[in-house]
Amino acid sequence: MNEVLVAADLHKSYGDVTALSGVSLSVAEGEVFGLIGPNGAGKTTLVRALTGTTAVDGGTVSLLGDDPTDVDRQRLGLLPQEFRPAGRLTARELIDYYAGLYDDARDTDDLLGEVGLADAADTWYENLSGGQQRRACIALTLVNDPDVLFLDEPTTGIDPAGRRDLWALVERLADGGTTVFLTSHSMEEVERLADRVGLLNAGELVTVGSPDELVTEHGGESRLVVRAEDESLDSVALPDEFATSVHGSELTIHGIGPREIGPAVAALDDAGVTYESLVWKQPGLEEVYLSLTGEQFEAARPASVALAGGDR
Ligand SMILES: Nc1ncnc2c1ncn2[C@@H]1O[C@H](COP(=O)(O)OP(=O)(O)OP(=O)(O)O)[C@@H](O)[C@H]1O
Repeated sequence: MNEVLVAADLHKSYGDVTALSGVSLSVAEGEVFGLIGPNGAGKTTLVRALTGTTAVDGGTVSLLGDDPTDVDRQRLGLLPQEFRPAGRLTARELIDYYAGLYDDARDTDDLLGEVGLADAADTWYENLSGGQQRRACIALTLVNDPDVLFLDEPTTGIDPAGRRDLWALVERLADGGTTVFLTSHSMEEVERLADRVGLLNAGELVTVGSPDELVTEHGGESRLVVRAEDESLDSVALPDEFATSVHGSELTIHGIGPREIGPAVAALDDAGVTYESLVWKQPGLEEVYLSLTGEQFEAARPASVALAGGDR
């Protein structure tokens, strides 16, 4: 495998704050690498270290075979988390301006179309909505058709439909051979886009693997959650093959794969359980994140499959 990016034992502190503590990773040509982790974990610092926009205290980075500060800028795209281009240029003027900085630049109208800004091309940047501004910034990072693209929280502020458009754009770029290093707080985004995911916590890369590998290793079990209408579930007896637990009006059947949903529902029927909802929950990256960071999300992950209500 051709490694485009290799980082070894990176250390970086800001005064007393340790932002990176011995981070090593590699990214192969054409790979999409997703970096997740809590606020303050060190993700932006890592992106800056990998792109040569901050000096590290220790460790080495090789980007396209060079020290990142020596890499031909024509080959790199970087979307920083905070990026404020000139407010009184239109989206088109901004792209034209950035295009002028490179020997070889992409067509402005093509870029405007790709990021969904064709209709707002002649609006001043400062008058674009937050999501449109982010789209314009993404267009600016693509202007030189980079071989390696760093995207630090690219879809923050972009509406759901726009996010999906941008995911499709990243997928097209990756299919075309662009290597992508992406940070995100959206587990859905990373699960969809990344070939491999790294979880950074308190400056340390806690785990790296494909989304499937991480979910298998750290995601826990799939389960069927049954919400009863009003009855007490404590006395419900299901066959021994089903491991259950009860909390109030909620009964959880543990370790249920998709093929076992039918038999489990039949067993509930046989036991005479009247339920208002059945939800099958499959572990995903969110569960991996929660189990490895010890954090809690405010709202539970939407159900993988919401099954029929149980008014019978
Ligand atoms: N320029 C700086 N000066 C001082 N401290 C900094 C600086 N940049 C980052 N830090 C600190 O380093 C730590 C890591 O910050 P960083 O921005 O890399 O985290 P992050 O994972 O990108 O966070 P977020 O998800 O909130 O964007 C934090 O404690 C932050 O306060």
